[in-house]
Amino acid sequence: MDCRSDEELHQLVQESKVHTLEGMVADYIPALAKADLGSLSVAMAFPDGNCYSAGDVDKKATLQSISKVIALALALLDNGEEYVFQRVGMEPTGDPFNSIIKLETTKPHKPLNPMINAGALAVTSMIKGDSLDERLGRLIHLVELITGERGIGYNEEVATSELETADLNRSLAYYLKQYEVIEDDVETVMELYTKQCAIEMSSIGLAKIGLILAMDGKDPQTGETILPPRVASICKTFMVTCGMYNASGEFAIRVGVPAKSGVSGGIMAAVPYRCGIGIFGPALDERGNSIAGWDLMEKMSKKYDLSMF
Ligand SMILES: NC(=O)CC[C@H](N)C(=O)O
Repeated sequence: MDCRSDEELHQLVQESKVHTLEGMVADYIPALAKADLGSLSVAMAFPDGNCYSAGDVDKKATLQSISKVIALALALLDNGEEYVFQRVGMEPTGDPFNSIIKLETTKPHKPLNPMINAGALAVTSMIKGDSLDERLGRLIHLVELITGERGIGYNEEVATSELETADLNRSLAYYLKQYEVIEDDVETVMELYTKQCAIEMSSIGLAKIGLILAMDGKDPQTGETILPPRVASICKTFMVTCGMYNASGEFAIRVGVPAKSGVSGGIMAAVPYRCGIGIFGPALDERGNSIAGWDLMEKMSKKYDLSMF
């Protein structure tokens, strides 16, 4: 049985909320440290147009790593599969999302997948446009098409805070430039990437992204193809194998749906042909996933029998 009311989700949020106390907000991006540790929200969007939600759903938060999925979709549309996968691999790493180690030990020196920071920086550098503003504008426009929301923007404070402190990501980008995986100017890539990560929305927006991916790129309300099915399929596959960082295997066993997390505490999940799920809960576990969000996903998976495995 699918969820049929906000009240059902409210119950689950109340149960999972206790776990926020066991987590920590991300503070390596100083502006993210201001997030409310105890906050938790969830939304479920269904193909019939129903959307149920609970918790602090009006609060917006930044996408962070969830943006990597949309950037990948746009890079695939702009350049085609062959070009993208010549420069970025398809394998999980088992390492933290910002690790540099496999860049050196893997030959050729290309990032193992587009969901780790190294791979995402390479993918962002492939987004086409004549200026940084045009490239960011194209990405935001795609986010608007997918969520069906107008007026999507990015949080300038979070973007600037990350740009000023992102020396680890900067070093990944320079490493990739050395090996010609990135052709762009590194500072341009950094600026585009940090703005991309700072795109803001509510958990309802996240659920709508999940729904479009769940429906193979088609808007179930209008019948419009927003992403080609192949692009949606590649995105969902990476979400299963690498979407929850180095906890993706455990998440597949415990929850069993394609999902992508971000250090703002977001989780965006696509349950094939059933629904999209969006969660924001900024308290993170040691691997960088929303601690209460993960618990909530486990509870929802059991209650609504969501696992695809
Ligand atoms: N895991 C994440 O959400 C990482 C995104 C963040 N902007 C970073 O690059 O560090």
